[in-house]
Amino acid sequence: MYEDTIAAIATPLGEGGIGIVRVSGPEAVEIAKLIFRAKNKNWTAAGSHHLFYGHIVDREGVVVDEALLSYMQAPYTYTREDIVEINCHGGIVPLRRVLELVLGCGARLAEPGEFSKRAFLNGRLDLAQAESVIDIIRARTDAGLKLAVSQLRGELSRHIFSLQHKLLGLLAQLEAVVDFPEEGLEESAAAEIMVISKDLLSEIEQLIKGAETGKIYREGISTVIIGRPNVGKSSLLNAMLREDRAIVTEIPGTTRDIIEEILNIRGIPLKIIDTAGLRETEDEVEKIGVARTRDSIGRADLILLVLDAARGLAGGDRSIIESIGEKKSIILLNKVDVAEIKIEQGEVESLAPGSPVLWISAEQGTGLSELEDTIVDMVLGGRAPSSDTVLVASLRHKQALEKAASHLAEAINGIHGKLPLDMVSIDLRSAWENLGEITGSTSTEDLLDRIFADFCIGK
Ligand SMILES: Nc1nc2c(c(=O)[nH]1)N(C=O)[C@@H](CNc1ccc(C(=O)N[C@@H](CCC(=O)O)C(=O)O)cc1)CN2
Ligand SMILES: Nc1nc2c(ncn2[C@@H]2O[C@H](COP(=O)(O)OP(=O)(O)OP(=O)(O)O)[C@@H](O)[C@H]2O)c(=O)[nH]1
Ligand SMILES: [Mg+2]
Repeated sequence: MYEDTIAAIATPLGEGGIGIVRVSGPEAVEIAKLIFRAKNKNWTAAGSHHLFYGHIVDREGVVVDEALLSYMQAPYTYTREDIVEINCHGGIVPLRRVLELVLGCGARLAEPGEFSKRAFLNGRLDLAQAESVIDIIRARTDAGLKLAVSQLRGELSRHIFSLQHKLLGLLAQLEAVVDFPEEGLEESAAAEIMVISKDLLSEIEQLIKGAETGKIYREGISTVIIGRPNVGKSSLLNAMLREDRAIVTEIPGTTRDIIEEILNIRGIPLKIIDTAGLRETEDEVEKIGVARTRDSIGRADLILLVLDAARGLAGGDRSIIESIGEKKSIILLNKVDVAEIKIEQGEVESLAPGSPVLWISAEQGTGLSELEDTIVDMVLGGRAPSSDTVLVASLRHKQALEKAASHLAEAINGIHGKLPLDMVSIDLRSAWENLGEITGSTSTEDLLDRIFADFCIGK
């Protein structure tokens, strides 16, 4: 347990109905007694997890705000320490005043993520669970939220613990063989260890494979709409958003700067960017816009390349098609509603082999649902996760799994090459440690600092 008591405003700074100042540590109750005047003077006697009405007062006894105070007694709290939460009115001034009073009574301002860090260090959450808290806060779709909540509830951790448990079993088996070397035993033990190691490796590889999908639900995918001026890029953005976000006119060069929005496509957060039409231009402003378009193409996970079916393929279109290179892209033949179609699907397909080509009308909304299907197919590769698979969503977890997989592969090679079994066990032990980095059973202080520093204040 820690000596010091930490405090922070746990709600966003702005105008809100209620705002919360959170206090955790051995002095939390003493501090609250100094600044909270309750009707029931003996409020701590009511016991843990109760809510009290009263006023926050300053040193002179002047009322600062009317408040509700929740009292949660260690060890059955979020941090496993005494916690007091002051629910005052949700404005910047009352919240800051209350926080100042709390700090004036001896609490220290909490660092970002410090409440959750204490929850981890005091053993209420493992590291993967603690990390999921920030993913819950930052979730952009229901599917992303569901994934993070399942991680908070220990779904991933249980899977990792079971892998670690199996590894420990292997290590024990190896040790027995090394300690009591009898004729023939080594051979049969090696064969058995081989089988189990291969199983474990394939389980870990399964998790690594799923990490692609997990990342998509957690972070979303970055999509950029490109094409020549006037082909209907901004119209497409508006149609996908179902709102008039970007300016649409018949004048080529309408969009000058990039416009960014977030869209929810079947649970996948799609960060979508409308860009300035690509063309050679002397206009200084437009030139910068075109440069920004090229920049965002470089950063995109997926490209929606729009062509104007009413005008037919131009030289400009061909060079844009060339410029997408190996990037995942979908080609959209827009304005399918016009009387005379001047574009040929076959020709486009031969210019961009491998990219799906779809007919749409951004103006009338035709083909949009097919477009959404195609996007989901392309990013998930047809592997939409079933609800009971454990998904790894963070890069840190994926990297730890990759390290574990490579040590396990080393161990398997070692057995194959008839290396001494105590050498093999070194690799197995490393794999066990790598897995432990995920749940935090084998993590370093430095790693913890990095993880929690990324959290918000008050969490
Ligand atoms: N006001 C408020 N709302 C909040 C939180 C909070 O800390 N304060 N949370 C926090 O981020 C989340 C809820 N998570 C919580 C997790 C554990 C405990 C807790 O007191 N756990 C005890 C006892 C539970 C029980 O009564 O069984 C424990 O685990 O021992 C409270 C909140 C979201 N909403
Ligand atoms: N008939 C028809 N017209 C469309 C369609 N989509 C867009 N347009 C028209 O095409 C013109 C250009 O549309 P925008 O969405 O501004 O095109 P843009 O590609 O964003 O153009 P820039 O921003 O200049 O690069 C407008 O007059 C739109 O009304 C469509 O599906 N059918
Ligand atoms: Mg535009």
